[in-house]
Amino acid sequence: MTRAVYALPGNEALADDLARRGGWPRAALDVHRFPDGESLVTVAAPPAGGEAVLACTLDRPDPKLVPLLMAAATLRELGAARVGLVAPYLGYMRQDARFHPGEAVSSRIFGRLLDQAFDWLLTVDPHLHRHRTLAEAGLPRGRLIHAAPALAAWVRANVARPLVVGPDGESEQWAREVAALVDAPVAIAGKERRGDRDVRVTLPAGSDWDGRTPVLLDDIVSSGHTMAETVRVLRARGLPPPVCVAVHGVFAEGARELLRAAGAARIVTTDSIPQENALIGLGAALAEALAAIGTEAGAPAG
Ligand SMILES: O=P(O)(O)OC[C@H]1O[C@@H](O)[C@H](O)[C@@H]1O
Repeated sequence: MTRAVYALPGNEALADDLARRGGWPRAALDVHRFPDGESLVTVAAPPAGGEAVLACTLDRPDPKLVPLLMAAATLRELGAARVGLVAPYLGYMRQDARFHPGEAVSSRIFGRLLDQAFDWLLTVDPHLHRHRTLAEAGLPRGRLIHAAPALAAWVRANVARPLVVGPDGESEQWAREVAALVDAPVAIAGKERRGDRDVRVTLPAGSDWDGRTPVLLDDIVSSGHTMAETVRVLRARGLPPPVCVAVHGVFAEGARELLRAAGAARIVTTDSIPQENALIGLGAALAEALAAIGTEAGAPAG
């Protein structure tokens, strides 16, 4: 099926990279903001009867969602037989339960919205905790790739004798996978979250930590408090300044400063969200997964 790649604003590098690696043409998409805050989306015609691929990572998703849905609907009206979304970071996945009476289960609502608009979605390590699959998060046609091989390659090339530390139980899946790939010991801390910016972290006892550099491994850095608190307890235990590695660098305001003040030696993430710490490229893995979607469309993988 003929395919063209479109970028929502801010996602041009991702779209260029995917198009170049896959040999697919790039196509124009413009979002004009009116003085009243509404947007007007204009797209180049999609390949007739072909597939339009939209690139739009979904951190800070609220202002991105309306132009994204407008673009998908317009491409369909103009003749695209299929419209897919590459969103390396998928926001809203952490609110995956009604933790307090009356709260929205944002993950499912957001997932269903995207599922209605797109024939498929490709993302990287979404925060699937209580939902174990993308289907449970409302995205039965969602597909995902894992960043662990790319994270492990970075750790192997940059940290001698690492000790991989997961700051909480949720991070265990990523921490154990990376530790196995780099052949390092792993420690999983315990975390109690008391508020958006208030977490307590406790370390397990460790016997094989001597002479090792802690590499904190988590899926998301948002406020930075989970990682910062873990950095603090590791330093208090007498370990060298830790290297902080995450799949998704969301970085709410002040998060980097918090990590540096706590004693982090380095902060490194993948490029699922374009920002200054995005040193680990996922382009090759995403392009490979995208090429596979072209050959077996419709089959869920998440
Ligand atoms: O502590 P901040 O950075 O705000 O939030 C990130 C943490 O919150 C969890 O859901 C993530 O898996 C990560 O451990």
